This record gives sequence, structure tokens and C-alpha cells, in this order.
Amino acid sequence: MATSGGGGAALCGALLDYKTEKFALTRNRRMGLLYRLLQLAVLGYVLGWVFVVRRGYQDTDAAPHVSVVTKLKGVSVSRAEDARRRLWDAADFSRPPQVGEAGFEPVSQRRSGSPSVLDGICVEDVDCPMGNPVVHGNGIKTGKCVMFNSTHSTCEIFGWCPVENDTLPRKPLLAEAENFTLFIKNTVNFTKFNFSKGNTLQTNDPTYFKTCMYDPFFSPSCPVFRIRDMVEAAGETFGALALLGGSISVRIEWDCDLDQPAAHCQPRYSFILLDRRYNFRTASYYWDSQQQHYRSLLKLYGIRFDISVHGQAGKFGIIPAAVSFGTGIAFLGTATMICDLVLLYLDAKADFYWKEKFEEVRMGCGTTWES
Ligand SMILES: Nc1ncnc2c1ncn2[C@@H]1O[C@H](COP(=O)(O)OP(=O)(O)OP(=O)(O)O)[C@@H](O)[C@H]1O
Repeated sequence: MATSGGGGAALCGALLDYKTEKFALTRNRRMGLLYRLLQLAVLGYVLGWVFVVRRGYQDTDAAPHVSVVTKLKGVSVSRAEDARRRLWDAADFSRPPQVGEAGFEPVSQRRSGSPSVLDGICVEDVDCPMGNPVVHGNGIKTGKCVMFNSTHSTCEIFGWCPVENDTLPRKPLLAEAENFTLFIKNTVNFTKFNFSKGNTLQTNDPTYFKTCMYDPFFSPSCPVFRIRDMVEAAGETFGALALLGGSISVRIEWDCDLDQPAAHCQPRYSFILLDRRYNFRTASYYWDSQQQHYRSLLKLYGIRFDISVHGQAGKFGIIPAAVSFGTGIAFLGTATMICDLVLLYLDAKADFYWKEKFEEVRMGCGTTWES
């Protein structure tokens, strides 16, 4: 053994040292079993979950550009309270993006003065300050208190008259709407991979979309949906929703593995009931032969479909594959760590293993290693 030969030589010696790990082998069967089980669990997680389910070897694009076009079809006849029949077809009941079909309350109105209905009960003219709007928005007070019926008077308003009376429909006027069909044309574009796909089948049969009907099992690639089927898939019955309207979310989900043929990239549809009441007003305007301005007001109780598209596409990429593989290998180290903890702290012979694993080396000062 050489004695101290200077700081430089010692540093040089330390740089050229090679340290190797020392392994302690124990024939503890329980420990061996635990180790293999942990390795198996980690391997299952890495291969099964990270690689197969999450496709961790792929580069992903989760922000596709999407386009959605809808078209509603169906014909129905409604009977208003005055027994007049009215025919409704696609041009009448579809209000993009809403689908108003359950009922209507037509009022033919003229802009003039009339008694207000809901508020503005008065005794004399001073109770009706001129120019004040009526709270529910039917018109502006003219300053006059007029007879409404035999029991009370209300402020006269300048507005569309007669004012709407707020009665609720008693039955859906377009009950046949349950068989109307909604065509949803959706295209997604994953720009990262320059890949585009639509939900409509590429077919030369011109009658295909006219005759097919979406069914999750028998016809999942037909983008034509019956209204009743969508309402039922959302957990509601058409009859219950048609009377006062409602709102349904149609969720289209794309999960495309671009390492597979493009035909495997298909959307999945799901339907969720968002709201139980939905209505809106719409009016058409005209002048009569005396040049009076009229409007036909419709209050439509309908089913509104909110369509949202979500998607992600993945394709093999060397960087994500290397990262996932490296993470998996590193994860295998946890099996050793857990077994060490059990052996050194929980095992009955923990003291013995502790002594065998850690060797205490004592050395005097100024000693150097032999070169
Ligand atoms: N709501 C629907 N129910 C059933 N079939 C539909 C519906 N909407 C569209 N289609 C059919 O799907 C096909 C493609 O529709 P697209 O709107 O692209 O073509 P179109 O010729 O303009 O349709 P159309 O003139 O019949 O409304 C057409 O055959 C069309 O008749």
C-alpha cells in the first residue's frame, strides 16, 4: 500500500475508480413471489394500459377542425283550437339550430293601442304614466286607464295587439314529430396528420340516406336519426318532452387510430337530456290592403338539439414511443424498491438483512488507494 502521494494523484485515482453494485441474494420464497407479482403488475400496467389502451406509443392530435350540417325531415298536420288544419313540413318547423316541432300558439297582431293583460291594473289615468314600458315587454303605456273586463281596468298600451295571453299548450300539436328524421352530416379534420373523415358512408346508392335509420348496433354508420330514438336514448319519452319542449345534447366522439385502416375511424354518438322546457318566439310581418302593419306571432315549444363534436387521433411516433418505453422500464424499479422496504423494515429477520445489505467500512485519515 502506498502512502500519500499528493492531492493530484489522489484525484486522478478517484476519477479512474470503477464502482460496481453488490447484490445480496436471499432465497426467501415469499419475497421472491412478491417481487414477481409486482413485476407482473407493472408489466401489465405498462403493456396493457399505457401501450394498448392509451396507445402511449402514438403522437396525438386532440383538437380537430369540425363541421356539422343538419337537415330535419318530416311532414305533419296540426289542428289549431279554431279547428283550422295547418300543414307543416321541413321548411316550416326547422329553425337552425333549433328544432321547433311540438306545438304552436299563433297570434295575428297589429301595432295599435290595447289594454295590457298581465300588469298595469289601474283606477284612473294617473295610475298609467305615459311612456312607461310594461314589465313583461308587451308595449308602452299610453297614459290612459281603460276597461279590461267587467271587473277591472288596466293601462292601455301601444304595442302589438291583441297582446299574447300566456296559456300553456295542453297537448303537443305535432305529435307525429316523433317520426321526423334528423340528418347530421359531420366532418372532422386532424390537421397534424392531414387526415379528414366524415360520418356519412361513401356510397353510390342515391337512396341510402333516405332509407337508412341510425341504430347503435345494426346501423351505426347511418347518420339519419329518428327524433323519438334520440329522445329515448337521452332517457326521456317523446310525449313528456314534446308538450313543453326540451333541450338534448348530441355528443359525437371520434377516437381514431391512424395506424389502422381509415375505415376503422368511426364516430360514437351519445345523447344527454339538458333541459325539460324550451320555447322560442318567431314572427312573420305583412301589410294588409289598408296598409296596416301586421305580424303573425308563433310561440314554438320544441326540442332543441345541441350538437358537440369531440375527437382525437393518434399515429405512431418515435418520441412518444421512446418516452413511454423508458417510463415503463423505470417503473419496473418500483418492484425492487417495495421489496427492499418490506425486507428491511417489515420482515421478521429485518435486522439480519439490514446487516447483510449495508457494510460499514472504516478507514483512517490520509490513506490512499493502491495504484
Ligand atoms: N332528415 C333526413 N332524413 C332522411 N334523409 C335525409 C334527411 N336529410 C337529408 N336526407 C337525404 O340524405 C341525402 C343527402 O342529403 P343532402 O342534403 O346532402 O342532399 P340533397 O339532395 O340536397 O337532399 P334533399 O334535397 O333531399 O333535401 C339525400 O338523399 C337526402 O334526401
